[in-house]
Amino acid sequence: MDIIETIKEQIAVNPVLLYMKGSPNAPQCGFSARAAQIIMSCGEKFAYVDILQNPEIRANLPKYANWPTFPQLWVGGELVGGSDILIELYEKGELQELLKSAAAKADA
Ligand SMILES: N[C@@H](CCC(=O)N[C@@H](CS)C(=O)NCC(=O)O)C(=O)O
Repeated sequence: MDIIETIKEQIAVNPVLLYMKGSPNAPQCGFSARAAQIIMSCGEKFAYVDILQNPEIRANLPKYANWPTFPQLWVGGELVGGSDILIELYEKGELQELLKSAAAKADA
């Protein structure tokens, strides 16, 4: 499958999806570590893709997303942002709400 099609499918199939370096329990970059930590602290299920294991995704997702770096959090098919943005949203209580409503939609 074409890599852009793979990315589109991952984003469509997973209501909450984090593209990161490493895994939530073994992150390989400080930005990814912070993003995964903050999402885990919201207590909802999420999927992740380790871009270090997927060099084609690493090379192509930034263009597709129009977002140059990792981590990238996608919710409901839309890009939310990287770790700076997640921290901001979390501090305002908005990330918790976003993830809660994504989980509720996924269960409906
Ligand atoms: N402001 C961004 C910074 C993230 C960042 O600088 N990521 C770098 C280092 S992990 C990156 O993705 N570089 C491109 C690459 O490694 O492919 C955030 O908060 O997420």
